[in-house]
Amino acid sequence: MLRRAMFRCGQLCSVEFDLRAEPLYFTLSSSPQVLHHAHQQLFGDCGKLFSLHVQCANRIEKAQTHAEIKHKLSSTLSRDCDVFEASSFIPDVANSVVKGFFIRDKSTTTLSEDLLNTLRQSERVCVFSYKREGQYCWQELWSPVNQVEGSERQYITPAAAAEHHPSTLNIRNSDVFYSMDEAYKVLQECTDIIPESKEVLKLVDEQLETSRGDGFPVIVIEGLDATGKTTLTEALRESLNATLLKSPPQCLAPFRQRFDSEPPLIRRAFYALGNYITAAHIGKESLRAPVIVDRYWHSTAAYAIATAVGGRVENLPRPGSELYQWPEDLLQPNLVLLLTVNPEERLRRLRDRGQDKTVEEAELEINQFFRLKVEEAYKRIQNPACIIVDASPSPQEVLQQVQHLIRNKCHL
Ligand SMILES: Nc1ncnc2c1ncn2[C@@H]1O[C@H](COP(=O)(O)OP(=O)(O)O)[C@@H](O)[C@H]1O
Ligand SMILES: Nc1ccn([C@H]2C[C@H](O)[C@@H](COP(=O)(O)OP(=O)(O)O)O2)c(=O)n1
Repeated sequence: MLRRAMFRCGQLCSVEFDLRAEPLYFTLSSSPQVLHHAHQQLFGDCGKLFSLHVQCANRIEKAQTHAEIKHKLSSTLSRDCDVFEASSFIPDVANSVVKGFFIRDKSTTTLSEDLLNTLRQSERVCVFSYKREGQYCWQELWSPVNQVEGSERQYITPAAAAEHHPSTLNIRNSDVFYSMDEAYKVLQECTDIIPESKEVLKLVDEQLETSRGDGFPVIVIEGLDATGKTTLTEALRESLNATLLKSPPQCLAPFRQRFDSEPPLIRRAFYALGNYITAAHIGKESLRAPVIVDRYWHSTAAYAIATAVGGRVENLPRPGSELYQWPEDLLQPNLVLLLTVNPEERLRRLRDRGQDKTVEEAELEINQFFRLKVEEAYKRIQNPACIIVDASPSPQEVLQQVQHLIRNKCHL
């Protein structure tokens, strides 16, 4: 029964309805509880209030349903409807999060109810409505005709903020992958709906075992778009007579746009496998020359964590969290340099370069919360941690600065 799966005892629900503020937390009880003033904002007299939560057993179907509903809600509901991200979860219990949405409909139409009814009938979604009497508010399973039989009132009970933001509970092997096998399994589960998955897995299978013998140094250059990675890596290739590699590797270029359009679970598994293919190339190339890599695991983990964690930088997993630990089965570089420039200079360089931006890069520009989270996540990744390089000076000066660092750290 959907309901029982929804709210187990001790489960909290969090609603992100103000990026600048903490999410709103509440739990449910069978006895009336007075609404906290902060809850008035969401549960106050503001038209029809619903929540819907994705309930699919299969994780691929769950990820695609969530993405499909998010698109439907944003493209179908009127401007009188506010849609907020919601999560029901058990505090500090990994993988306990059930993602959903809160819809506050101030319109006079039945559009939101028609849409919710269609979703409800798909059996992949659980829909609740909210009623209010004075200081009390309760939730009930919703149906357009009448209340669902046996649906007792569950009163909204204000709860204190969870110690760890709910979005950090599901990151392991859903947003960030800590072994090749875990990422490989996700794409195996997609082969019937995304045929390209087979070709990507074939390319992974073809990679020789990653041997990291006593080869030449491996140096990774990281940073946001337009910080100067391409310019610097090409200059280092020449000055060090090195091999230049990228992640994702060139062999995955034909599939990238396809996987960029998939939900995070699938998209991040794709980029994780790209790192393992690049690792095999590094293992081979480093036997004969120094290797320079343009993006690698730091990018994959930092963008995935920053995307998964809602709201402000403070919601990121704490420094030292195991979520920042390098995967044990992924080849480690000798040195990781994080290029940083101030936002204005980066935007100037982006404009001067004139290339199309990826959706995520566009997000970096409009959503400073996202950019700050990417930058902070980069810095928290350990084993190896990155060394921060001020990439504001001229290309020549940045190159000299980096060559000095490489000489000191890698004796090159
Ligand atoms: N140190 C620098 N100073 C000024 N402009 C730079 C510098 N490094 C790169 N650029 C310019 O900035 C733009 C983005 O550089 P690029 O190397 O493509 O960055 P990324 O690979 O990080 O996206 C390009 O037009 C490049 O010529
Ligand atoms: N190893 C990598 C490389 C890129 N990504 C993701 C992270 C961002 O969404 C994009 C950035 O890649 P993109 O090629 O656009 O970046 P640059 O143009 O090289 O600066 O790809 C990743 O997850 N893992």
